[in-house]
Amino acid sequence: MAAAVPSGYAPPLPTTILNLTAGTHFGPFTLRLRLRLRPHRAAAVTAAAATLREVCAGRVPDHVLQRAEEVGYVVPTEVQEQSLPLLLSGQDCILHAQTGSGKTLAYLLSVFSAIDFGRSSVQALVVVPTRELGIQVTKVARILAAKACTVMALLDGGMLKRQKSWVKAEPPAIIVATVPSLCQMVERRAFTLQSVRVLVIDEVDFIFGSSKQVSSLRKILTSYSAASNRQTIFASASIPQHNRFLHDCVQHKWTKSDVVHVHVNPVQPMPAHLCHKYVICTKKERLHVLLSLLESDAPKSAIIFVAEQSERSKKEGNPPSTAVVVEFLRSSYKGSLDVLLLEEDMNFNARAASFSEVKGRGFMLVSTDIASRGFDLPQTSHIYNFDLPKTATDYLHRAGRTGREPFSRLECSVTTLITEDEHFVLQRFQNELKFHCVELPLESMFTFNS
Ligand SMILES: Nc1ncnc2c1ncn2[C@@H]1O[C@H](COP(=O)(O)OP(=O)(O)OP(=O)(O)O)[C@@H](O)[C@H]1O
Repeated sequence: MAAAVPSGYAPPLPTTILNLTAGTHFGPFTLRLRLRLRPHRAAAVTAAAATLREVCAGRVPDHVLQRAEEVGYVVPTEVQEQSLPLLLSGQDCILHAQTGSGKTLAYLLSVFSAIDFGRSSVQALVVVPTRELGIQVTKVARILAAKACTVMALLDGGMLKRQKSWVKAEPPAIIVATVPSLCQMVERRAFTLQSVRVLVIDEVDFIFGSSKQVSSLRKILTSYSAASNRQTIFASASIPQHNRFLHDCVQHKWTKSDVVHVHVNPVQPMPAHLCHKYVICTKKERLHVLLSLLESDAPKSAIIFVAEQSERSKKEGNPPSTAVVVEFLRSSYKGSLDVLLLEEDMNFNARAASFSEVKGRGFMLVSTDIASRGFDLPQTSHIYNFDLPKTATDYLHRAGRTGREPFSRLECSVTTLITEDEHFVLQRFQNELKFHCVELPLESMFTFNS
């Protein structure tokens, strides 16, 4: 999973602003620290960049750092460089940084710095919105842990009975869980969260925004454990109204009052090395335009995002658009990539099979937004929005599935298919996320195809 860092690595160009906002012990919001670095100052900081080992010295066990180096985590990314000194001192933190910026390693190193490897109890909990993200985080945590502690994934309702007895017999030090699985386990008294020293909520805006998960998340944050007894870390590439969120964290006691907001690249939420394009076509033309794009782009690996089927369309007995796209590509696409499907309605095993198939070889994954959060498949060179995302945040997370190798500046592309009427929506996303999208003329598609 880790992208190896080339030996002649030159540090990436710096962002211009380091934005730390903190409450104080005198009162949550009596003083705010807002630190702005001018470009030349930021460059100086990055040029003198320490290694990951130096940043973590004395806080993260040596065997964990050694594993990190072995898999290629040698130089910290910007979010790691900025957040690790705070995280490793036990500070509650909101990690707010671009997609693919390395937030996972930042919070996992904090987890490893806090746990007692000799103790048999659940000491750290990472809460994720989807099983796929859970599988990924578990994998990185297990790589770093080697055999020094147990990492358990609670992601599948069907497995919980068996896992309940495992947790009781031999409590894992780290649990990675989806919200429903975690709550089921706690409610069945498999374990309590009293001994948890670090609680991480990944993709926090997504979980808070999900009507199915929000009340359970609130219980995890306040009823099952107390902020005063643990370090709380929230992570996401998008935290809408982050000042309001910061206020809520203190007000609702989700965190301690001195929680810090580490906001990397606030001016440019979208990774700079993505190339954005769009094609205006009718709904009927879309499948052929997609095929034409795939033929001309020849992606290394691609994700094609398709809208979830509406309840109305289900009732009318229509096939979901995902199935239509998969079927079309399987019969018309002549390239070498495997066409795979991933969507919510698939059962756990089918989803896990699709997910493991995309690892390690060229793929063309047709998926709903389920694959837009946290999915880390660094070989993904192209993203296609077969349907326009609903919001700018959805666009950001879909686009962020490509360009994920932190120190690579290879241009990766995001192409959106829109109708004439949807043009203004895409323009709104560009204004909000501050990126530029280039139009590909429809005629060029059909010239290529013929
Ligand atoms: N210090 C590092 N050196 C090299 N590669 C790294 C480093 N840190 C993280 N990576 C790699 O960068 C990629 C992106 O990291 P990660 O999945 O943590 O991003 P993220 O910030 O959580 O993104 P998202 O918001 O999309 O979930 C991964 O493939 C990871 O292995």
